[in-house]
Amino acid sequence: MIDDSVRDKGLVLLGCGKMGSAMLAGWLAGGLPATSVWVNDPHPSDWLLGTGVHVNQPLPAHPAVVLIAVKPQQMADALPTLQALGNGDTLFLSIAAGITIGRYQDILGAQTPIVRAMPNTPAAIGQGITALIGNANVTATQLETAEGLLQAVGQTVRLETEDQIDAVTALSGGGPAYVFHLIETLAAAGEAVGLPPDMAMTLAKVTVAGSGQLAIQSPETPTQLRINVTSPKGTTLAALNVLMDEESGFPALVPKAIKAARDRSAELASGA
Ligand SMILES: NC(=O)C1=CN([C@@H]2O[C@H](COP(=O)(O)OP(=O)(O)OC[C@H]3O[C@@H](n4cnc5c(N)ncnc54)[C@H](O)[C@@H]3O)[C@@H](O)[C@H]2O)C=CC1
Ligand SMILES: O=C(O)[C@@H]1CCC=N1
Repeated sequence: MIDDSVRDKGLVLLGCGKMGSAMLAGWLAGGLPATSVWVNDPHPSDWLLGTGVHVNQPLPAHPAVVLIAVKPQQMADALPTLQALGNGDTLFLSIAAGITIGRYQDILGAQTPIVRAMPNTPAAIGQGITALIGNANVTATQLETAEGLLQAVGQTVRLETEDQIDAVTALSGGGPAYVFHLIETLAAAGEAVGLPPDMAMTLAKVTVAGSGQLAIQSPETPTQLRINVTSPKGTTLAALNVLMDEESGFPALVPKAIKAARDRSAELASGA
């Protein structure tokens, strides 16, 4: 639930592109008044204009939360503009990949309460998942405020150490892109074996969505659910023999992809 302090004192979004918009759309749909929101973005999206949120207007003196949703490469220009809010009661909630709490403290001040989080775009429909961790300046109430905002757009998990966030970024932060690519690839493959494009795309989308829901709702493990589909000597087995190949299938590809994303997240922390 979104904390009253956010409604009363305000929420500032530093950057409101794809991810900021996904989260803000969820918050507004969940009942956060548009008048409690200030967006600071040199290129605000058109959809913001009809919502009633404050766009590029003077900010409240002591907002409850600042969501940092600019790209890592934009941070050096964007963040210093909010330096005056550092070392105070305003909670900074960052969703930027690869920017460490230490780096925020360097710019905003060592006493600044900072929560570092990694959401994903299904937040736009309340189906996101976000991992989070705060620094020592974050009070229990502020952590609940951050969690309330993030739970308004999906589930949350609390991290034990900050460096776990690189792995989260690789798995669930970018995960929707991998799944969308799977949908694209399935649809194209369906076309290649004779289906009309629209039908292939509908079959691919609904299969991925339904399988995801079944994995969440069923008491059976994903492994058992896979086995349930795979008849001995059947058609699925013929496909899985390709996809589960240790050298060229998912077991070889997916860990390589996740490691590449994890390493890139760690690299961003060094400013690359
Ligand atoms: N897109 C995604 O699926 C996810 C993105 N993230 C993180 O969210 C952050 C934003 O990513 P996206 O929304 O994808 O990027 P984006 O490029 O769509 O949005 C960035 C926004 O920041 C604005 N901006 C640029 N310079 C600014 C400045 N000086 N002051 C204020 N605003 C400024 C841009 O105009 C743009 O609207 C990144 O740090 C990324 O790592 C985290 C999880 C998932
Ligand atoms: O691609 C990126 O760097 C961001 C972080 C996770 C998803 N998008």
